Formats: sequence, structure tokens, C-alpha cells
Amino acid sequence: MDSLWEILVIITVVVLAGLGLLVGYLRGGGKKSAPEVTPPPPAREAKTRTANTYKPGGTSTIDTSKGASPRPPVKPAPKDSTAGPATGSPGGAATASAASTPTVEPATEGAGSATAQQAQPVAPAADTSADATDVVESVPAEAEPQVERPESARGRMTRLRSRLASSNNALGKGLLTALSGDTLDDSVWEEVEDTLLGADLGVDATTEIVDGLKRRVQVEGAPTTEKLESWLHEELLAQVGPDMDRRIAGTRVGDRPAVIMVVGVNGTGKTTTIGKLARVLVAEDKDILLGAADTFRAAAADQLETWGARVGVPTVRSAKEGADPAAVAFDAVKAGRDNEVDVVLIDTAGRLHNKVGLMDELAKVKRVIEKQSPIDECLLVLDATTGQNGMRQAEVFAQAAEITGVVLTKLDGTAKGGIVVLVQRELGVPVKLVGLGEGADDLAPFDPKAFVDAVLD
Ligand SMILES: Nc1nc2c(ncn2[C@@H]2O[C@H](COP(=O)(O)OP(=O)(O)OP(=O)(O)O)[C@@H](O)[C@H]2O)c(=O)[nH]1
Repeated sequence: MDSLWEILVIITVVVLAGLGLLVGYLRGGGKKSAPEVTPPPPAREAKTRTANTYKPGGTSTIDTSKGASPRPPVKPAPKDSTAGPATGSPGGAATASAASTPTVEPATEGAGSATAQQAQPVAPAADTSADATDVVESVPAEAEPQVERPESARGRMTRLRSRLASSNNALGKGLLTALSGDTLDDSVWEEVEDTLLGADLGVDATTEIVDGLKRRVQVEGAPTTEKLESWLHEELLAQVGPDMDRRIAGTRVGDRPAVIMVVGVNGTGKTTTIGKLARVLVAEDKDILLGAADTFRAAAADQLETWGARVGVPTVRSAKEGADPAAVAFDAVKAGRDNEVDVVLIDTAGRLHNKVGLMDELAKVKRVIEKQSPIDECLLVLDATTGQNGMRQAEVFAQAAEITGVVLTKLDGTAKGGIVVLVQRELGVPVKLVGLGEGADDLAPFDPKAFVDAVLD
């Protein structure tokens, strides 16, 4: 029995082995089966770059000098502040003294940053700058293929006069309508007063104008409308201050550049005004240098640099946001002296959230500039559309810096031209320039007679 079981098991094993062989044969298609070997992955070929692999030599730079106006080469200031003043530099002595003063703080640490390497050509502008080596002077004149030619003064004035007239129509119309009736009773004078107040002339000037008109009526009797208009013209002109000195310090003073500092609340149009003023001066063939001492916002320096680049004017700026504005201003004036430019224009920050901080900062910028040059002009930029609110801001700035003139911007956007009178009365300085649009050449000198003509036309 046992041997029968053994025979059955052997037969089963043999049958199964035979079946296994048969299945293997059929699967392999009759071919001789071989152990499956995964072929090794083909060696990865290095990816061929289709992009530009051209590498310029380390010294090659794009030559963009075509069409650039000739301009004296930028002299690099000595790196070592202990090396003394630049030979023959009019600003040398002051520079040396400023370098040793504690008020010029290091603009940043870890200087010589990216911007300094990018700007070509670059001249560290001052030798305070053992500390402030992140202050760089970019000379876009050589980097810009096209330099714009600013509009001539005559063309600009014709265009702006008509814009001024339209911006003040409401005031003129209101006054002339009020005065063109048959009688001059209290209600007429009230209407005149309201119109003048509504145009931001302020209470004092309004009272003086109306009192002046009433007096003339009393003395001379009932006037014709034309006579009344000419009296109004005279009274308004007297308020606008036709004899104030409105010249801008835009010419070298002795052996140094004129220095113009521009202050005002953010957004009033400081940077734009500097850009426009630079164009006016360039149109007069002046050599200009801009200083971006508004280090609060990096974009402000970019904006200024762009304005300068358009007319081939270099900008001294910091490579770092938040650098010491006084150090940048100092370096700009120093570079202006070294390069014997005609005018250095300094932009400043104007945030008002901290009045004390702002005043301290402006006072410091002023003090540090004056270590090497007097400030010939300190222009306060005011937004005409802000009215009485703008006046309060103006007072803060007037306390912080010695304002020598006002630039009233955005006069194209308001019918309240009377702010001119108010500003001058309150601050005791003349409105020297007016902004009449966002265009590059929309800056005009303030001409009292033309202004009153425009108001009453
Ligand atoms: N309509 C009009 N817009 C102006 C005038 N002047 C400046 N602006 C505009 O006002 C805006 C602010 O001008 P900015 O020059 O940047 O003002 P800012 O005071 O330098 O401001 P921050 O750089 O923030 O300090 C810009 O859009 C200018 O185009 C002007 O006379 N008329």
C-alpha cells in the first residue's frame, strides 16, 4: 500500500514538472527562455543649452555714448578720508572738516553694495565715505542713448498761461459777476468776500481787498464796470506782491555751485518739481547735479534719477533704502563742487507723521550741507489743491528750514488760486514757481501780473 502511494506521488510530481515546462515553452513563443535582465539606462547625455551662452569679457561694457552731451568727467573722490581734500577741489577743506564731524553718520554698513557695482561709471561722491561708500553717483548722460531737449522758456510760457487762465476762471468769473450788477450794496460785497474766501485768499487779504474797493467807491463815486474791474485788478495785484524777489538761485556763486534744497510733504510734487526745474536749467545750458536725499523710499531716488537721466543730469544717491539723508546730501554737494557744476538740487523726504523727527532730520540735512556750502535756496513745495490744510503743513516746514521760496504745484487742478496770496502772507516768502501739470515742462515762474490777468480775464 505504501509503495502504491509513493508511486502516485512520483507520478504527480513528474506530471506537474512536465506541465510547467510546457507552459514555459509556450510563453516564450518557443524561444529559448533566458533570465530577464533589465538593460541599464542609457547614459544621460548632457542637456544642450539652446539659450544664449555668450559671456562678455569682464571689461566689456555697452557703449551708449552716442548722442551724449559732452560733460566734464566725474572725478573720483579719494577713498581714504584721512588722505585730505581733493587737490584743487574748492570743497576740499570743508569736506575734510565734515569728515571729522560726528554729525555725518555712516550712511550704511556693509557698503559698496550692488548699486555701487551696477552704476557705470561710478564715483563715490564724498570722502565722508569711508563711512558712506554706498552713496554713488550715476551718470545717466553717458548711459542713455537719447537725451531729451527741454521745451524753450518762451514756448512753455505761452502754453502754461492759457492753462493758468482756465484754472482760475471760477475766481475771476465769480468776482466779475458779483461786481457787474447795477448796485453795489452789502449783498454784493458779501458775494465778493465769499468768492475770495472760497478761492483760499484767506480772511486778511479778503478784508483788505474789499475794504480797498469800498474806499475807492466812496471817494470816486459809482464806477463803471470797467473801472471796477481795473480797481479789482490793482487790489488783487497788491495782494499778490508784485515787488517780491522771485528769482531762483540757478547760477554758480563765486567758485562753487548754487545749492537748492527742496522740502515739502510727500506727494506734493517735490521730485517732479526738481525734475522739471533741472530741465529748465539744462535748457539754459547749465550743468546740474541731483542729490536724492529722500532715502525714506528707494523709489523716490529711482524717480529722481529717471528725471535726471532724461536730460543727461547725474544723480547722487544711496544704494540702500533708509540711508542717512544728510550723508547723501553732503556727498551730492561735494560731488557738485568737485565737478564744478552750476547747480546742485537736493530732494528730501517729507513724511509728516512725526513732526519732531521730520524737523530734526531736515535741520540735520541743512546743517551737514552747510559744512561745505551755504544753501542758496530752500524751496517749499506745496500742493495748491490742499488749501488750508497745506498751509498748516507749510508752517511746520518753515519752522524746520529757512524757506526762501514756495513752489505751488497742481495749480492746474484747482480753482483756488488765492492760495498764492495766503502762502506768501503766512510765510513771508514769495511763490517763485508754479506747477501747472504733470508734463515734464509744466513748470512756470510765478508772474504776479500774468497771474492776476489770468484770474480776471
Ligand atoms: N496735475 C499736476 N500734478 C502734479 C504736479 N506736480 C506734481 N504732480 C504729480 O503729483 C504726484 C506726486 O509727485 P511727486 O513728485 O512724486 O511728489 P513728492 O513730493 O516727491 O512725493 P514723495 O516722493 O512721495 O516724497 C505725481 O503724480 C506728479 O505727477 C502739477 O503741477 N500738476
